[in-house]
Order: sequence, then C-alpha cells, then structure tokens
Amino acid sequence: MNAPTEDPPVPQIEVVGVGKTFSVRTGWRGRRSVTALHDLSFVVEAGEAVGVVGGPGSGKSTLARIVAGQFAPSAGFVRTAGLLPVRQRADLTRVVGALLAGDEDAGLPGDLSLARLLPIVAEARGLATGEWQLRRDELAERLALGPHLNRPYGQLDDALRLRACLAVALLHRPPLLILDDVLDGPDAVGRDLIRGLLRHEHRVGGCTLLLSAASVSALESSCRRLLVLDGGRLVHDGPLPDLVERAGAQRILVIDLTEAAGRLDSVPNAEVLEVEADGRRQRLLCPPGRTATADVLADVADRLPPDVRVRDVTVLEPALDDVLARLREV
Ligand SMILES: Nc1ncnc2c1ncn2[C@@H]1O[C@H](COP(=O)(O)OP(=O)(O)OP(=O)(O)O)[C@@H](O)[C@H]1O
Repeated sequence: MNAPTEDPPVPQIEVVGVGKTFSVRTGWRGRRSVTALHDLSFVVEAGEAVGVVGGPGSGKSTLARIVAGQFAPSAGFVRTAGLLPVRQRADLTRVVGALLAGDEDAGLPGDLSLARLLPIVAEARGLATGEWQLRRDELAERLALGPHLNRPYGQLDDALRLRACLAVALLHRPPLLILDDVLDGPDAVGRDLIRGLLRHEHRVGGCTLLLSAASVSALESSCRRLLVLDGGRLVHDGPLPDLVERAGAQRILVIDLTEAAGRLDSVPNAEVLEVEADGRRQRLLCPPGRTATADVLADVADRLPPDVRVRDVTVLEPALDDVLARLREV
C-alpha cells in the first residue's frame, strides 16, 4: 500500500496578468482612465517575506488592496491564501491580517479602547478566551501598547493608532500578513517595534509577509525578496543586490580605520571619493559588478600599514530613485 502523500503547500499569493484601471472624474462631466497596474505576475510561497517598493503613485497600495480583496482587478487573476479575494472576502479575513494605507485614520471607533475592542474582535474571529488573551498580552508587550490599552482610540496619536490597528490585525495569528505603508510609519521607536514584531512573526511564527513601502531601507531588514514597481509595472523581482547590479548603480563603502592612514587610491576597482579625519574615514565608490564588499575589504587590508586595521564598514546603497532611473535607461 502506498503511504498517503501530503499535498504541496498552497502558494500564499498568486497574481497572474493583473491590471487595474480607475475611471477618474475630470471637471464637470469628463472622465479619464488612470491605469494603476499593468500586467503584473508573481507568486509568493508560504513562509516568504516579500517587500513591494516603488515611488509615489507606483501602484503599491492598489496591489495590496487587490491582494487583500478590497479592489477587484480590471484584468488578470488573483488568489490569496488559496481563496478568491473579493468573492471569498469573509473567509479571507480569517486567514489574512491586512493593514492598508490610511486604515489607521478610518480605523477603529474613536470612543472604544483596545481593551474593550479586542474581545469583540476575538469573538468575531472565533478565538477561544485563553488564546486571545495570551495573544493580546504578547502584542501589547511587543508593540509597547500596555499603558495605552484602556485609552479611547480617538485619544491616541498617529504612531499609537498604527500600532493599535496592527494589534487588531494580528490578534488571530494570521498565517499571511499584507501591510501597506506600515513600515514608513511616523515615529522611529514605533518603526523599530513593528519591524521587530514582523521579524518575530515571520521567523518564529512562520508567517508569510507582503509588505509595501516607499523606501528600500524600510524593507531590507524584513524582506530578502523585493518586488519593485515603477509606473504600475513590475520592473524587478528578486534580492536587492541583484537590482543594484542590474541597474548598474554604484555603491559607496564608508571605511573607518583604527589609525590615520594615507589615501586608499591603490585599491583596485574602487575610487576614493572623500578622506576625513586624517584618513581614518575614507569613502570608496565601487562600480557595479565588482562590488563584493568582502573583496574590497581584503584589498583595503592588504594596503594598510601593519598597525592600522579596519574598525568598521558601512555600505551605502544607491537611492531607489537613482536605481529606477538607471533601470529605465538600460
Ligand atoms: N481609488 C482610486 N481612484 C482613482 N485613482 C486611483 C485610486 N487609487 C489609486 N489611484 C491612482 O492609481 C495610481 C497608483 O496609486 P497607488 O495609491 O496604488 O500608488 P502607491 O504606490 O501606493 O502611491 P503612494 O506611495 O503615494 O501611496 C495613482 O496614479 C493613483 O492616483
């Protein structure tokens, strides 16, 4: 007798040839079409952490809303957690945690505190009492919401509202999180707490992440794979270094030395841009294709006097706008 075979895991997100066009009013009677997404295709497997990045108006929010079932696509096919997002939206909300740009403003009833709201949410999602209370305590701790649980939502500032909405979205431990514009959030402390929580949900809880943000730096600590949108088109799907390489963009290595030293002009495949503090800090411009940090550092170390060592190195990635501009040229 054959042993029962396990079904392969269902991809968490399947986007096939998706387009989205809005009809926008112009003046009194006129209307014009705005195409927010053009023919997008990608798959996110269970357990992946994927970032969606692009400039203003590139289509990030529209994509998040389509995947979360708030908008139907104008063309193509989407399946989220094995479900049709618009048609099966009620089922989808049980397995997906979604927080989309602006939700924290429309958000929760202003006179209700999280302490009163969370039991209502827990009941609606069919969570057992002990289970959701433990989860509430965990989220309150990880998001530093403890002192604010009893404050009416309307009295919280923007940064706390965002974290409160996130606690609501995550209460049922959804295996898939779709978060739009959450990592560019208003305060640095909140951003670190949210990034820490997402890393934990992903690494320990095995949660699949689809996170969108306007900057690569907001995403790079959480997502190895990046989908880059430019004018509603998917122009890159892969790790950030591959994008930088493809675009032929240059990176800058900031090298801090333990002692003063001469210019590192003789390091191959690098150009000294700036020397500060008697040579203790030097900025090297590294062209694409020859930018392996370890190789450059080895060459630097070979050229230093015996009593000088590399104390620290920082890699400055090119700005997303520069990378996109170069990508349009190649
Ligand atoms: N509901 C809507 N009605 C009409 N046009 C819309 C609507 N939503 C988005 N758009 C248009 O679609 C395009 C993509 O917008 P979207 O909000 O998805 O981009 P985004 O990358 O999230 O931008 P941002 O970072 O500025 O939020 C823009 O031209 C926008 O004006």
